Amino acid sequence: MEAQAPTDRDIETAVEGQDAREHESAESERADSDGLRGSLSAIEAQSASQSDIPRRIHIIGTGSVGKLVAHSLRGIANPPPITLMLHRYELLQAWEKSKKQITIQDGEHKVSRGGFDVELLPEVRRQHGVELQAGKPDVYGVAGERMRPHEAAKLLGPGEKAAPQHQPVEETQEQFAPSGEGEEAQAQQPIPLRKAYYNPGAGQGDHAYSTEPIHNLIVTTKAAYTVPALLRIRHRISRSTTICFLQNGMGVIDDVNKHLFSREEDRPSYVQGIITHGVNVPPEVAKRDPFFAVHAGHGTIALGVIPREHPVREEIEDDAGKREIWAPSARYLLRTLTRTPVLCAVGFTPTELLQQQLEKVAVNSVLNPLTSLLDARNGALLYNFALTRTLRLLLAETSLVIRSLPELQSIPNINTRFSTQRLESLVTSVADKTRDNISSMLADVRAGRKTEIEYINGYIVKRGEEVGVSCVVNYTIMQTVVGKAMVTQRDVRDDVPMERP
Ligand SMILES: CC(C)(CO)[C@@H](O)C(=O)[O-]
Repeated sequence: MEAQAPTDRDIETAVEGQDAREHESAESERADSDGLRGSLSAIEAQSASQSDIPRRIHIIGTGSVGKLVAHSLRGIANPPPITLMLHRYELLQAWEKSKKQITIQDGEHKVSRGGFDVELLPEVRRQHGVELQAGKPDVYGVAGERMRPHEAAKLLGPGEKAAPQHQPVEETQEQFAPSGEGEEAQAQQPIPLRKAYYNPGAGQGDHAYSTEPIHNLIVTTKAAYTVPALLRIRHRISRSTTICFLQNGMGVIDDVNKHLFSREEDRPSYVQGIITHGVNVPPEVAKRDPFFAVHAGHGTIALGVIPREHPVREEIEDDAGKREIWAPSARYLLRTLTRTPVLCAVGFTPTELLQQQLEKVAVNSVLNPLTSLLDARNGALLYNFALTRTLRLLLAETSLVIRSLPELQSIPNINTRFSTQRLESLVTSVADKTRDNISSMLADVRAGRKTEIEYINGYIVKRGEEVGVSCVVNYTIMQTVVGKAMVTQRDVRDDVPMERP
């Protein structure tokens, strides 16, 4: 299934020919499909080649999954143009200094691929739920001794629904006016700027900021960082954009809707993915080459388009009745991911995908927190009766919540598929297959990063509240992991880095 390793010459040729091919292939596909599309049935139209949409795919999150997806997409025939969205200036610097390639190691083989574009995300400052406008002081600076930070936040910003901080720079930008001048004087003296974004980090890598609209976006950040990451590019996302989420946990789309797209009719389309590939970055290599990852376990990606109430294009009606057509960008993303052999991506109906997500959340709700709290590999949960008792208590609660969910009530076999016994056998089988792995949550805890616990056990607790099941075991486990993460965060912060002799 692995793509052939290209030579250096292949890579150079790929980069040179990228723009020309992008244009040519779009033109020829357009000619082919325009003629055909009219004669297709509804179901054929969903999967037919689509050419009237931009092919560029943006990837936000350059962790191990982001690198694997970007690398795999550049390995297919007629690859789409890919933009890596870097969240830190240091990462941009590292990219500029590097060979501008992503390297994936699979067994003994290392394959490097180039031809990527990069962008630096504009910085968005968010304090106490308020997005701070560029040039505005900080909540803590204003609060001082006489005011509490959340009171200062009210003075400084319009609150949760703040306008995007990084307005596209047109002709003028107040922040660049010499200090000491009043607003009027500034308005009379426009200061021309090139098409970039002003950001408080001023000047650093600003050539890498972009204002271009984003049509196809793949999000591979950790669940907990999704809203802050998307806030930085909110102004480039529209109704015709499709966002594909490839993350652990559930409930992220609810958060994105709440914080970024509260009006249904303004929302982009969403594709939800469940990824089972094992990818990691050995800590000793992470600093030396941030664009390297090891594809340790070959898995799959299950994908499903989330139905929307306001379809991007008109619904169609045929012999089989009325049905929604996916947004062109959703169809394009799905087609592109599923034609990438290394990813083994397959499309599912929303109902099937939901059930697969719930199974994964149930498995993760045991493996992730227990391995984090025990600081042990996944296999440690096997053949240990004390831990089996704990996991049974957790799963009994989770099973009850899932079986009570209103969206599953019309689906047959739910009680068997999500029984405590079946969930336990899933957990045991995953723990066995991945017995030598360090779970993603344990890796986060050890590194002093925020964990995804609120989107795993936290999701079960939240859904439990909705259906009247009080999830005390999940809640306790969640709070203990949050506490454990805080303890290690403090240790990491206070750590004095020392070179080993
Ligand atoms: C299944 C799993 C726990 C295996 O390590 C994985 O989903 C993870 O690490 O989060």
